[in-house]
Amino acid sequence: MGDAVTATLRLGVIGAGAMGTDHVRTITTAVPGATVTQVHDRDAVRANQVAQRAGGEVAASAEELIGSDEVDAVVVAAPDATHAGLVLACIDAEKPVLCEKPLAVTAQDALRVVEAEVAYGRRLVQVGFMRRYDPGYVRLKETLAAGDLGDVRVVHNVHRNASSATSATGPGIITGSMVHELDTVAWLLDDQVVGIRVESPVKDGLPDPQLATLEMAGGALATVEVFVNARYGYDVRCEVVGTAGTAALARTPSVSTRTAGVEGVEVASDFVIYFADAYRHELAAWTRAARAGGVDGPTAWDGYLANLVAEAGVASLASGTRQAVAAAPRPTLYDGIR
Ligand SMILES: NC(=O)C1=CN([C@@H]2O[C@H](COP(=O)(O)OP(=O)(O)OC[C@H]3O[C@@H](n4cnc5c(N)ncnc54)[C@H](O)[C@@H]3O)[C@@H](O)[C@H]2O)C=CC1
Ligand SMILES: O=C1[C@@H](O)[C@H](O)[C@@H](O)[C@H](O)[C@H]1O
Repeated sequence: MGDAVTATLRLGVIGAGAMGTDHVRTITTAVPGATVTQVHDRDAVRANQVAQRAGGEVAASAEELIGSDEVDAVVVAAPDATHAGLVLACIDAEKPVLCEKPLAVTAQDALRVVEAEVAYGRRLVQVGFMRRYDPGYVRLKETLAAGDLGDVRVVHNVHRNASSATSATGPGIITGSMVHELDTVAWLLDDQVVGIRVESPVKDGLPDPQLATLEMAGGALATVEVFVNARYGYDVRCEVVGTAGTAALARTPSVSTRTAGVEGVEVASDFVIYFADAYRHELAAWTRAARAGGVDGPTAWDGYLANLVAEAGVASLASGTRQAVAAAPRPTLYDGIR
């Protein structure tokens, strides 16, 4: 694709489950300059439903979709284990790709993506760390950048889901859920995780909730509680503690009810509702950049770093010990991007 802004970006979407369906809905209803031309899912019925709703066609395979002349750029929303391979295929086809988090399941696979992009010589990959587009997190980062909190010492994070799939695993909670905070804390503080410890009070069965302590290169500490079967709803919190004050995400706008002698505020049921604005801003920014021939937002390098910390977290959960995190040298392709 050249530097000129293309009329309409023709998108191929791989994976038509919860996230793929929601992304297609967002693209077709709220993202200017993009249209979904092809959908692929291993489940042809789902692919067909989503393609029909978007006015696009079903692609028989991911390879066919990525190579199609009808597709300028690709959204990957298939399961985690497919991500690295699909992103490598997009780089091979020289097409921009927005890949849902995590970039890969292992740091080694994420590094393969980084190496392929570096060999190509230009960014094509954006990782779906959509919290960087959430108005609350953006405001929090602006508050830190303004310096009003003094030196940041601690970041507290809470990440709760109402329920997880029955197939959820201890490592999967780190690689699939905690990975958001592993990226967010590094992005907020413009710093890197150098050590991690993950524990769970549940020793028999699914280790849920989990509590992580992150050590940042700059000396700050972060806590992350992830609880994927918290039952009561979807809840994400973040408070930054500095030497001159604190700043925290405020509750999303809601309604407070008073009935039968009880005052209550509703809690979102899931991420699709809680982060709707973040997904919309993410898709819009990615589309804008791709139409202009570029890529914006979280890089493959960010994806690799998050995978690396997650991998150390998985080792910590298994061993009960603190794990050091040592990244490969950062390629110059990613210099100056935050
Ligand atoms: N950024 C965020 O907040 C969120 C990100 N995600 C990520 O999005 C991805 C999808 O998650 P969900 O939609 O929740 O899962 P899901 O299970 O609802 O949907 C996955 C879809 O992929 C299809 N699929 C499975 N293997 C495939 C293959 N080899 N090729 C093509 N399609 C295949 C399945 O048939 C299913 O329709 C995951 O990587 C997940 O980590 C999920 C939820 C929120
Ligand atoms: O990425 C997501 C899911 O894959 C994950 O399973 C959830 O725990 C997160 O809250 C959600 O944002």
